[in-house]
Amino acid sequence: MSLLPDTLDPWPAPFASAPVDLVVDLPGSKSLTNRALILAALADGPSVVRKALHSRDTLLMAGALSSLGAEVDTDGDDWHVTPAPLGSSAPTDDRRVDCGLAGTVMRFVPPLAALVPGVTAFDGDPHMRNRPVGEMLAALRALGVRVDDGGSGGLPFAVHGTGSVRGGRVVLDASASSQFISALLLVGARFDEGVEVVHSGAPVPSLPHIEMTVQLLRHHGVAVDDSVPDRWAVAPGPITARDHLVEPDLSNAAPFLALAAVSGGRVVVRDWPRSTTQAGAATADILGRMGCDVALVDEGLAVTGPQRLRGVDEDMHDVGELTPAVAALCALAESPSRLTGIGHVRGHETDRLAALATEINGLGGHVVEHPDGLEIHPAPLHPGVFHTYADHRMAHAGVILAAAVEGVTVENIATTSKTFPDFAAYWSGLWAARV
Ligand SMILES: O=C(O)C1=C[C@@H](OP(=O)(O)O)[C@@H](O)[C@H](O)C1
Ligand SMILES: C=C(OP(=O)(O)O)C(=O)O
Repeated sequence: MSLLPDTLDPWPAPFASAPVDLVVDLPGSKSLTNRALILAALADGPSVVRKALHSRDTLLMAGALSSLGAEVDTDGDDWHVTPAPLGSSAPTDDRRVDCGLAGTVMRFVPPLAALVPGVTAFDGDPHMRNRPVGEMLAALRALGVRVDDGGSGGLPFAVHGTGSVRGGRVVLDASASSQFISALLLVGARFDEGVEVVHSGAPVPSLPHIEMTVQLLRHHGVAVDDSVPDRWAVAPGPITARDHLVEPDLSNAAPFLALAAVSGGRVVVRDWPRSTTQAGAATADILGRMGCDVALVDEGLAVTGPQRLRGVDEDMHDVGELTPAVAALCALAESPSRLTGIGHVRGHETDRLAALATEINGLGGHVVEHPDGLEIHPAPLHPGVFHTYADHRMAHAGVILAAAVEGVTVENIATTSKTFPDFAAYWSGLWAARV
């Protein structure tokens, strides 16, 4: 087995010929790091984001905030941030923000750019132009911000910052992404009237991520009223500078815990938080329902795989980002599964429902795609190439299948760098040599 990182494409991801027994340390959460950075850039003094995730999405966020005048020192694990000079800086019109494929950059940064005088142009990877943002741009306009998108409702667009934003009440449809709401809440305290965001439409996905936003705002002394469903109000005022200690990324824990599930082995993820707003925590419950033994132990979360995995019937609306890893596990289960409530993941890094159905079926699987989910039936899988569509979590699905089915290779494993530094080297170095 090659321990080469991602230099081979497709990558010969390791096959687990025997049960694994591992303890893993995982890098920090993307969602927590990027929220902490935004709040640090808006705060009333310098602060430190400890154990920050060092990955493409977080470096793009640091780059965006730097171009808006904040200072973000990304050397080492603890990132020191000096806030952006909101409202007071001399206008410049040549600022560019590269969103890459990071939803958090495309959605969280524009409201902040509105508070910095001058024009900020946003663009990203080719696929980023397909990801939804139009409702959020319309909401910004309703709050008093000028945004030019050439009528496209997406990237590329330009935000014309004047140094202040009126704010107030806005109604929007956030059924495509919870990030529309998080974006307005994260910055809303710095709007003249604060912000009151009302959702109107099909249910908002990924609610734990909005809870994460609210919790972090309160940590910074911001008053948030979330007492009424589908309505969030942020009072105007300062954002107090506070340091953060970033939790491990529990969504990125999914492939590691899945390794225990598919090999019948044991994996412990260190420093699993006892309480968290991360959606990835749900992996533990789902694995339990699939027949794994799951326990919080002194070191972290321990998962022991069963002889055979059971299929599950899961509403994944709150935890859509876990869909690829869970779908891969379902394709290896002995009974059928249904994953529902995830039409919105068609707007993620790729159309994840279409991509999963195509790739799992390409390996001999039996996946039926529905508008808002997947039906996955047991079927023997065979060797082949699993394509990732530049989606880090498709790569996670690929390595899970490769661990269970000898001869599966994963195309563009390097795409994992979106949220995990050197994933391939870590994944193979950790266990391939031992089984
Ligand atoms: O706010 C965040 O950090 C995220 C919110 C969710 O987005 P959607 O609501 O678009 O699913 C999630 O899937 C994404 O990985 C991260
Ligand atoms: C949907 C995801 O990312 P983003 O923050 O780019 O929306 C994800 O990481 O699964």
